[in-house]
Amino acid sequence: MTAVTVQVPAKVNLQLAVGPARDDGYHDLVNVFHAVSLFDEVTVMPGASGAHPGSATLSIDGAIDSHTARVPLDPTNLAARAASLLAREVTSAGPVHIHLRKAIPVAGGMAGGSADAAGALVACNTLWGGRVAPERLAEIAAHLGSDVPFPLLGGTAVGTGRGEILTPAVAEGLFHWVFALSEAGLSTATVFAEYDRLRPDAPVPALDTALMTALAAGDAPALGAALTNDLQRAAFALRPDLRHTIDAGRAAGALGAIVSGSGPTCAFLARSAGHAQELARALRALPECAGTVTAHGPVPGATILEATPASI
Ligand SMILES: C[C@@](CO)(OP(=O)(O)O)[C@H](O)COP(=O)(O)OP(=O)(O)OC[C@H]1O[C@@H](n2ccc(N)nc2=O)[C@H](O)[C@@H]1O
Ligand SMILES: Nc1ncnc2c1ncn2[C@@H]1O[C@H](COP(=O)(O)OP(=O)(O)O)[C@@H](O)[C@H]1O
Repeated sequence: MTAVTVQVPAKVNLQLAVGPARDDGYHDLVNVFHAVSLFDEVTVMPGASGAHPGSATLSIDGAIDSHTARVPLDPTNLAARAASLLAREVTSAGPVHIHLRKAIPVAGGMAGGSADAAGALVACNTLWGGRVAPERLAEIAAHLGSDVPFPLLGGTAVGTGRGEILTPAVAEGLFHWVFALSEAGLSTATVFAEYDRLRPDAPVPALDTALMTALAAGDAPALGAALTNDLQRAAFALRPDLRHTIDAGRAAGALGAIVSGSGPTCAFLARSAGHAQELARALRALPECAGTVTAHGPVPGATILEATPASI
């Protein structure tokens, strides 16, 4: 096998309930993840011979622009860290080259880096003989970041703990989304710190049963009404223009409007694929909107697209 390509989805958080800061600096969450049809592709292939097993060189698809310039092409890249962590458990591991094809906004609250890490775990495991079980891959994913286990699974799932303990959720049908993108990113740690400042008295997070009922029934208007994000106020405090984006999407007829995770991407639930296109047009006219993406969810998690044999 010379190259393995894995497709990995972005996420939006349908409910993000955030408890008080824990002693380890993280926050307990009730985090309803929903995978949407906006995908990065991660390709891994054997790297330079003689390099350390699990060490990675990186490249990124297309020209470097303001978006991709923020992706580190060095060992701090989450995909490279994933390869290195997995290699410790696989005797047949070697050095790799990782090529990223990014569609998920960088530092946008849609877990693109986490998706790439999940993709690299699946791709490297396949390249190295597929010996690590899915349960162990999920444990390694949780070491890499709170959001990394979810893109392995995909669909819709409830995350507890710091978001890494996943329980699949029942969701009927497809939901149609528009995402309004921002030129600048937001740091997840900064948004959580702002949340602590605004909510020193945060309650223990609890799952919203109305949201779960709407999901199970495929009821988009009820789901739209039930979307909540405890980090939204903190994101608004750091980026006041996002409040305008959310209000404009609601005024344009979105069933629900929410900052995605720690932001700054804003997510809007539409009635149909056609309605999503209409909403996207209205949002693109906003001065603070750097572009829109339409997508549907739920979609599957990390999926192998191609595994090329060594010689044909
Ligand atoms: C907020 C969420 C919602 O899904 O994602 P984004 O919107 O950023 O994509 C996640 O909780 C982000 O998960 P992830 O990006 O993997 O975060 P990690 O690497 O684990 O942690 C980065 C930093 O975020 C804060 N953090 C993260 C998760 C958590 N439960 N409590 C926290 O306080 C901590 O300050 C931590 O140092
Ligand atoms: N493969 C990757 N893709 C994107 N960003 C990455 C990656 N690896 C590391 N990073 C770093 O992680 C930060 C957060 O990235 P990302 O996962 O896109 O955002 P978010 O946590 O808001 O969902 C980026 O600013 C970047 O410096």
